[in-house]
This record gives sequence, structure tokens and C-alpha cells, in this order.
Amino acid sequence: MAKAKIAVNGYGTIGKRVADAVKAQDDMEVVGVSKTKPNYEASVAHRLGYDIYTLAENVEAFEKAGMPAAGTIEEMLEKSDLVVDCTPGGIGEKNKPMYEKVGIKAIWQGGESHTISDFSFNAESNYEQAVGRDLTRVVSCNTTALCRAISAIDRELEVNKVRVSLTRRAVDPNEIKKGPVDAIVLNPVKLPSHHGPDVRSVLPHINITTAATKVPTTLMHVHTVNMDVNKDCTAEDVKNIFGSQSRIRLIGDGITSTAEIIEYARDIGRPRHDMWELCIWSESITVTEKELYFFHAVHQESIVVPENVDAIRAMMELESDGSKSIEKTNKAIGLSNK
Ligand SMILES: NC(=O)C1=CN([C@@H]2O[C@H](COP(=O)(O)OP(=O)(O)OC[C@H]3O[C@@H](n4cnc5c(N)ncnc54)[C@H](OP(=O)(O)O)[C@@H]3O)[C@@H](O)[C@H]2O)C=CC1
Ligand SMILES: O=C(OP(=O)(O)O)[C@H](O)COP(=O)(O)O
Repeated sequence: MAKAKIAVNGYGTIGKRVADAVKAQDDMEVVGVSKTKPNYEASVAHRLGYDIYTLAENVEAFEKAGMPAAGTIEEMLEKSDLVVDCTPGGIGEKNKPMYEKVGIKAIWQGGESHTISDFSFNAESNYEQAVGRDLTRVVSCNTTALCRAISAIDRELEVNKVRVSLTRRAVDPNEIKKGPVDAIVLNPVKLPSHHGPDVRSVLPHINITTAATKVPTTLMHVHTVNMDVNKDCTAEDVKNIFGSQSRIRLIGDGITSTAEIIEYARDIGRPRHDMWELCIWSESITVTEKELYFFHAVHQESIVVPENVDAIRAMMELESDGSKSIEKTNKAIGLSNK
């Protein structure tokens, strides 16, 4: 079968990882990636062998910088079956008419609103509903984390209610112009943060409220989760449920911080220290009368990456069974939580 031809529009934190993950699969290939500036990231993309496309007005700047563009973004789209839009939040919306004009399937990220595609995706939660779709949004890192944990528990114990307090990393490690540097910011002040409604865009039957703050760190987000379920269970039952999920990693061995999780990712040789799995602290799992509590950490730069690959596979009808796609994606990128 011919490989699905994928364009990655926006080669930043998410786009560079999506491109590498697509490249690792045997049923899809990267046609090209796009950048607006011929900077160090473009230079690395060149070295990695990606064709770089850019805005028509920037083609000359790439030429001058000694990394000639392969063409314009529109030309990249013309050669592709599906575009993964990884541009900054809000730009994806502006790109939609261009995708419609070319008649290409499109995936957006969590920085765009649900209405951009009227369908929001998480592989563990609703893969089958994405099969054959033309437009999809992969929900944000925090929402992906919550969907993974909630779906796993909901299937076994029926979730009744979820309350989450999120401590969000301020910016990604390479961002030098944003903060906070010395503050805890209520983000937003009013409840709920966008994550609760976002979870409901994937799992509409879940009663969830979320509140979020931002703190001066770049590595990961941390959530304090409180969940009511309908069935009796023990902490051991919950650990077993989470332990059976390929994209959830139970954390122990003395790790009490995001810094140590990232060090662990480095030690096990993960590319760019990526931790694609949702990291749940095993010892934090506590159950009192059908009420669960636990802490988990989210590597914002990478958790949505395997989800994008699965969304492509569903939309391109390369695999109709979600669990088979998840297994295939995991294997190709080297995701093993053992
Ligand atoms: N970073 C994170 O933690 C997460 C982000 N997301 C979501 O993923 C999306 C992308 O975020 P992120 O990767 O962080 O963003 P980045 O700012 O890291 O990367 C954006 C990329 O888009 C390129 N770009 C900017 N404008 C255009 C344009 N008009 N056309 C084509 N390319 C353009 C930039 O190129 P150049 O630098 O050359 O201008 C850059 O390569 C957002 O929706 C975000 O909310 C989801 C989960 C986690
Ligand atoms: O998708 C993310 O977070 P979110 O789940 O809080 O929307 C990423 O961490 C990007 O968030 P940012 O908008 O703080 O850069």
C-alpha cells in the first residue's frame, strides 16, 4: 500500500516531534515541513533531510541564508494527502481556508478551538470516531493527559465526577521572551480553566471541573486529580488499571519531582528527553469510599505526539482498530513504559 503523504505546517516544539514520529512509521511519510524564519531549527531540519517550505514572501530569505526552500507552503500542501498544522495557537484557524482551497485533510492542535473541526481527538478515548474524517483537532497536552487517565478509569470503574488542580509550566525550555519568572499566576482566575470543557469535547459524559495556575518552570505540568467512581475499588485496583495502559507510566523509585522524571527520560535515552507517557505517581494513588486521588506529570512537549500519528492513521483509514494503531505507533517511535 502507498504511504500516506503528510505535510507538517509549523516546525516548532510540536511540529519537529510530529515530523520525526511520522518519519518513523512504515505507512506514512513526511512530504515537507514549514518554517517562516531560516533560523537554527530550519538549519537542523535541513540537516535531518526534511524539505522545508515557507511563506511565498520568505522564499528569498531562506535562499539568502543558504538553506533554499523547496517551495511555498501551498506547494507542499498540493503534494500531500493530509496536513498536520503545528503553527502557534490562532494561526491554524487562519490557515483553514488554504487547506479547504487545496482540498486536503487537516489536523490541528490544542491551541485552536474545538469548533475548528467540530471533533476533538484522543486515541484512547475516541479513535474509532476519527476513522475517515477530514478534519480533527488533537487536544492539548493537559487535556490529553486527563483523557488518558479518565478513559482508563471510566472503562473499568465508571467515572462519576472529576476535580483537578493543574500546576502548569510557564513556557517551553526554548522560549526566552515569556514568563512568569517570579510569580504564581492564576491562569485563569475564574473557574473552570479551558481543560475541563476541553476534556468534555472528547468525553462529553464526564462531569469535570479544572482550575489552573502557572509557575516558573519549563519541564512539565503537574495535576492533582480527585475522581469519584461508581464501583468499589482499592488503590491496588487503580494501579493495575493504570499499569495496563501503554501510554501511562507508573512513577516510583524515589522520584518526587518533574526534574527527576526528565533526568530519567535522559537516562533511558529518549530523544530530546521526551516522555510521551502520562506519568502517574504510584504511591500517590489513594482511594477512600469510591473517591480516588493521585498526582500525575505531563511532558507538554511530547505527550500529544503519538496522538497525532494515530489521528493521521485513523483519518487516512490505514487502521480501523485504535488499539492496533496505538501499538504500531508506540513500537515505531520506541515508546515502551517497561
Ligand atoms: N508547546 C507545547 O507545550 C504544546 C503546544 N500545543 C499546541 O501545538 C501548537 C503549536 O505549538 P508549539 O509547537 O508550541 O509552537 P511553536 O511556537 O514552538 O512552533 C510553531 C511553529 O510554527 C511556525 N509558524 C509560525 N507561523 C507560521 C505560519 N504562518 N505558517 C507556517 N508556520 C508558521 C513557526 O516557525 P518560525 O519559528 O519559523 O516562525 C514554528 O516552527 C499550538 O496550537 C499549541 O497550543 C499542544 C500541546 C503542547
Ligand atoms: O497545550 C498546552 O497547554 P494547555 O493544555 O494548558 O493548553 C501547552 O503546554 C501549551 O500551553 P501554553 O499556551 O501555555 O504555551
